[in-house]
Amino acid sequence: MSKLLEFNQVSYWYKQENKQLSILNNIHIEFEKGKFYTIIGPSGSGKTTFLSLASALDIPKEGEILYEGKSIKKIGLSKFRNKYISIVFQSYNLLPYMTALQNVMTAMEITGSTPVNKKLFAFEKLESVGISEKQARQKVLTLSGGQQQRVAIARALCSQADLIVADEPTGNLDENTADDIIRIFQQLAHKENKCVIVVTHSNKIAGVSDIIIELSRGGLSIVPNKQNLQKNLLNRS
Ligand SMILES: Nc1ncnc2c1ncn2[C@@H]1O[C@H](COP(=O)(O)OP(=O)(O)OP(=O)(O)O)[C@@H](O)[C@H]1O
Repeated sequence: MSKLLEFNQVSYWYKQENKQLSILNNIHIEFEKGKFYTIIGPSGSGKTTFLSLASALDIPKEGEILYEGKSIKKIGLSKFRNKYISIVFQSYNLLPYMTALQNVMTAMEITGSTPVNKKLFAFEKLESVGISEKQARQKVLTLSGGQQQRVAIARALCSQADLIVADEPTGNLDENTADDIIRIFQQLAHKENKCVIVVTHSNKIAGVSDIIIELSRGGLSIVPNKQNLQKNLLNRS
């Protein structure tokens, strides 16, 4: 399988007073389409920083990030954000006084998504994440947290980007709603061949992902996924 996104010998640090706080230390990792990745690690280990680099909200201090083999700096950071990546924030970042449908359609304008029937396309994306036509016509303000997160995912899907990143997308949700949201991410990877990268504190979410990446002390390691290991062993026997 070909790599979609690659961190090539990337280092990142923050300046705090006169000191340098090293967050990522010369890391290398590749992400492919069709896979669901989770990023785990203790608080302060750099998960959000990693995601801001992956989504071109910030740039590495050293090394480079490549998309389909091309430096995202060369692609252009804002072009990369608008066309090649969809970001789902924990805080949803929706426009509260607009309807769910208007939120999705506004994002389509911004990302230049041009299906023949924009409204129908937006309804389809909302329906695919479990938002009914009636809910789509409601102001976002009147929807529950779980419904708002679904709208945020639908909005991310309208750009048709292959790469979807999410920072703690289930942080504010109850367990059942969180399970639904995670199922949506799994389907996006496995049925729609997207590359999905999710930062999480939840072992449960990490347990259902294809690849778990742990950040710790500036380094990165792939954690063996016990559930997947068991699945593989069962398939072999
Ligand atoms: N703009 C900034 N300036 C200086 N230091 C920062 C800045 N942003 C983050 N940091 C520090 O960098 C470290 C990594 O932060 P980051 O938010 O990436 O960690 P995280 O793993 O996502 O944490 P959490 O799980 O608590 O959300 C932390 O020690 C944080 O205090």
